Amino acid sequence: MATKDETNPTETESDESTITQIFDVVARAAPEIRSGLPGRRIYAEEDNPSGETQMEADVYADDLLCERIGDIDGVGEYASEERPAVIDTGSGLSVCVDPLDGSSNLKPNNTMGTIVAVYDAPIPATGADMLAAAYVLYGATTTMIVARDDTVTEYVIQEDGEYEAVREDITLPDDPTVYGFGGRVPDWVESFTEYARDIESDASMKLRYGGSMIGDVNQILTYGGIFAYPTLQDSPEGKLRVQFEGYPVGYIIETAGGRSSDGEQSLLAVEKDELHARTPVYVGNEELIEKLEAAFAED
Ligand SMILES: O=P(O)(O)OC[C@H]1O[C@](O)(COP(=O)(O)O)[C@@H](O)[C@@H]1O
Ligand SMILES: [Mg+2]
Ligand SMILES: [Mg+2]
Repeated sequence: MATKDETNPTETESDESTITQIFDVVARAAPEIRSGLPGRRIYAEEDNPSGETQMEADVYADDLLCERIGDIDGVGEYASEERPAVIDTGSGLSVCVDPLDGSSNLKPNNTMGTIVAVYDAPIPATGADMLAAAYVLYGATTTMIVARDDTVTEYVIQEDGEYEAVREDITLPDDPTVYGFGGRVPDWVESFTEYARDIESDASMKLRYGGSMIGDVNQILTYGGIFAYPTLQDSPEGKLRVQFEGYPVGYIIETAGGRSSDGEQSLLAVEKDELHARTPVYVGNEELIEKLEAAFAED
């Protein structure tokens, strides 16, 4: 079972510099993305490649990030969940982006995020090719979580795009206290429903589900627990995309000492040929993921 530690490729000197530039560009773009949201809370004409309605804000964030990240010398490919195909931007590392995660939260002014995964292989890459991952959280403040060099760091991003590290070597708390499960309860498969009932009956656990994966995952990173967008009866692969959501979030939580799973294996071991392939996503404390995989193993 491949996890981050066993398969994480090492960065070269130039990769280090390119990765730093990528996350610098994303941090500095965050205030522009955030300030561009209010006027773009409307549906665009197109659906995204996953067949989901695009918001104007999705397109705006994607165009901005594609241009800025694509302009970085050491970046050779850019792909996003909003684009059908990979964009060739020269030679170097590959970058996959969910420009705006949680778009359905735009109208109710709930949290949203931007997810960035950096690979040293052509896209669609595999979890084993991942060099670093990050997410921006547009919450009460704008923060960025970066996982690279085996450590997780949190930055606060100011309105002018300046940013500073506020928490370093972040690890999931040993005693988990929150859970967030996506999808409609009647659509869950039986083994997940039983698992969920078990978690809900644990007096130390409380529900935290906001409908935006990055907002929900940041709760897990902060308080410990489990986030799931599970396999569903009619959509066994769930809703979230491997390249743009599963791999980066799996990498970040595993770098913070947690575990990730698709129900059977680390998310980083999932292998799909199709750029917009989906996967069930379970991330959180090791003992909660192990319990989940045991529940599915009984099927
Ligand atoms: O609306 P649902 O079914 O609860 O799905 C919520 C999930 O969908 C998402 O919004 C999908 O991400 P996008 O908004 O980037 O498409 C996740 O952020 C979130 O976890
Ligand atoms: Mg998303
Ligand atoms: Mg999105």
